[in-house]
Amino acid sequence: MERVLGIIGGSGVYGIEGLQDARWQAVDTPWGTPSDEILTGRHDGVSMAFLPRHGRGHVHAPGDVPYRANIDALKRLGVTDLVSVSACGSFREEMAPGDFVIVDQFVDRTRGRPSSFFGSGCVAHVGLAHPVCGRLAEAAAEAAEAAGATVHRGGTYLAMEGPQFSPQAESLLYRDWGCDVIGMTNMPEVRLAREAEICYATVAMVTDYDSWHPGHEAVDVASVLATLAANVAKARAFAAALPGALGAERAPCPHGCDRALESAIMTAPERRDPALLARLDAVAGRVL
Ligand SMILES: CSC[C@H]1O[C@H](OP(=O)(O)O)[C@H](O)[C@@H]1O
Ligand SMILES: Nc1ncnc2[nH]cnc12
Repeated sequence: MERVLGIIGGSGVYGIEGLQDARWQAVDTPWGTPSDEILTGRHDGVSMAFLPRHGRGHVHAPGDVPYRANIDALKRLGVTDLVSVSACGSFREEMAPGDFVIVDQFVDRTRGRPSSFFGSGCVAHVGLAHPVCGRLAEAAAEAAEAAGATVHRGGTYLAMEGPQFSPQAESLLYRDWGCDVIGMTNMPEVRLAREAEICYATVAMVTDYDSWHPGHEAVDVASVLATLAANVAKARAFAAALPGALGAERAPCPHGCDRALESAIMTAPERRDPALLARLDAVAGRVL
C-alpha cells in the first residue's frame, strides 16, 4: 500500500521546503478546525502532509491545540505514518541543546485536554504500552543522522501542562523519575494517533536544560528560540531526508499500530451512539 507521511511541526517549525505540487489545504473535521491548513505535496516520490501544531505565527497554546481535529484531519488525508518534531528541555547532561532525541516512552502530566476520540456510546481501549512505532522511529533516527544531528535513540518524554515552564523542584523530580526530556505537546497527540491507527514517532529537538542544571540558566523563551534558530538547518535537512528513509511503499506495521482498533471497541454494535459513530468516520471507519 502507499505510504502517506505526515509531519507535525512544533515550535519554530511552521513549514517544510522542497515539496512538489505543494499546496496548503483547509480540512474540516467533526472535531473542529485543525491548528492550520495542511501543506500537502510529494518528496522523493512520497506523499506528504505537513501541519504546524501551533499554527503559522504560533497562535495555539499547548493546552489549546486542537489535537483531535489535527489527527482526524491528517487521517482524512490518508496519513499512515506521523512524525512529530518538537522542541524540548533535557534532564540529561549528555542530551545537550541541539541534539535530537528519538523518544520511545511518555509520562503524561497534562490535565483537562480531550484525549480520546471514543467515549460513552462507543467505548474503546487501545494499547499504549509501546506508544511509539519502532519502525517509524528507526527511520526517523536514520534521517536525523543523515541530517548531521547528534541522535539519542530512546528517551522518556514528560508531557507537562504548561504553559509556564516547570518549577525547579518539579524539574528535579522528573529527573529522579527517570524522564529524559520535557515538553508540553506530545500528549494527547500520541494517544490520538494510536486510536486513529496511525504509526507515530517523535523527534525531540533539545533546546535547553529546563531548570535543574546548576551550570545553566533556567529555561526561557529567548534561549529556546536561540537554540531553535541555530538548528533550523538540521530540522529542514531531517524533514528532507525522512521520506527517502521510509520509501513510498508501505508494508503493514510489524508492531500493529495500523490495526490498533481491531479488538479495542467494547460497546455492543446495537448499543452504539449513531452521532458518535458519524464523528468517528475517518478515525475508526475501517472497523465500524
Ligand atoms: C517555546 S518553548 C515551549 C513550547 O515548545 C514546545 O512545543 P512543541 O512541542 O510544539 O515544539 C513545548 O512543548 C512548548 O509548547
Ligand atoms: N524546558 C522545557 N519545558 C517544557 N517545554 C519545553 N519546550 C522547550 N523547552 C521546554
